[in-house]
Amino acid sequence: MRPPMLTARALTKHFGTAPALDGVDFAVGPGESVAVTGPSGSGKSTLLHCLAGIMRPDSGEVRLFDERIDTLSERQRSHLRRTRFAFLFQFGQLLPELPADENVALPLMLGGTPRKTALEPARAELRRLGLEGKEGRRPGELSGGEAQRVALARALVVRPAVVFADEPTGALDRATGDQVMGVLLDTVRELDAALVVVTHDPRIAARCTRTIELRDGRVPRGDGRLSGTPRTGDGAGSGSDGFGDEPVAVGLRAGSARQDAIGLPVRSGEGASGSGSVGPVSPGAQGGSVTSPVAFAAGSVPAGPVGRGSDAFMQGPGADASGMGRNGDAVSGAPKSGGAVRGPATAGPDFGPESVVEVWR
Ligand SMILES: Nc1ncnc2c1ncn2[C@@H]1O[C@H](COP(=O)(O)OP(=O)(O)OP(=O)(O)O)[C@@H](O)[C@H]1O
Repeated sequence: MRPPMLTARALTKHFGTAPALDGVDFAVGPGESVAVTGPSGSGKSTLLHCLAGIMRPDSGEVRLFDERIDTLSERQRSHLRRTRFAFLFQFGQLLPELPADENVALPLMLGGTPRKTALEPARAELRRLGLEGKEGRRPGELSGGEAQRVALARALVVRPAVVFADEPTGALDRATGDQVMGVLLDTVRELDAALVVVTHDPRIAARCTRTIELRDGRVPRGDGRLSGTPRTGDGAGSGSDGFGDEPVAVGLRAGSARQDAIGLPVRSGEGASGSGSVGPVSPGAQGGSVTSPVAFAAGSVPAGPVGRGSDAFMQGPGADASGMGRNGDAVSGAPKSGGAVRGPATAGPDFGPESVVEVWR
């Protein structure tokens, strides 16, 4: 039996008096894909945030392999998210001002890889996902399916241990969604990574190795332990060894889309509904600097009010204050195709040098 990669034990999280998570255990192993389902408000997002190191649980623990991650500092968790985790949302994760290859290379550049070096694996990943020839296109010049494959390439380029996906095909037509999901499942297996996918689509759940249903922060059966149902779909097989009978919980959703997607730090105001402003990004400037799209800004934790779906993740800076704005992110700047990408100087106290990134061409 292979040891699980990501585990959680007895997670609880309260917002006020009501428990959003009420004693949740979780385990997901290499090559395994777990669908997390459940009604609105059942705790899926909260669980995701705790598993992904975005939010600290009130009690319980989360481990990646043997390492306890819920007790890491904000900066350590940010680094972890950027290097070991990947996030895929329904939409809103690509930076509209950057071409596809730079969007994909971004996590590597944020990790310190020079742009030219980072573009090589980024372009290779795009080719692998059937996007050869589209490297120079910006998100607005791509179809929905293509854009989602770019987002997938960006998620995978860091070779993550765990991919968190929140309704990753929710904005796509059925055929395109099936294709994207197939690529996602295949890649997770190839990488021997783990996939946690929140979905309301039973077809997607059926393709995962197992499905978890949350209700009121718990799994209906069992004393707060989430039990997975092994599947025989696409995701079955490679990851099912050793986990079929174990309690499993999974969560998901993504908080503040883009900064989470590339593992930027989030403030400790977990779950705050965020009141920051999202300023419009003035389009058109060439060769100037981008003062940070949210992705670089790293605002407070996503999320908000639970119950909000992936539609909270907006397409672009300033797209809709109801999305990014509630994360407390300030967005300003100008698109470019050259120049600097610079993070904000306004980050909270937990932001150090890694929240300020400059990528010079
Ligand atoms: N920041 C917050 N402040 C107050 N309550 C919160 C906050 N975040 C979550 N909650 C509450 O915690 C519970 C679980 O929310 P969560 O977002 O995890 O559910 P969900 O299953 O993801 O819902 P949905 O499918 O609608 O997105 C809900 O009752 C929600 O109202």
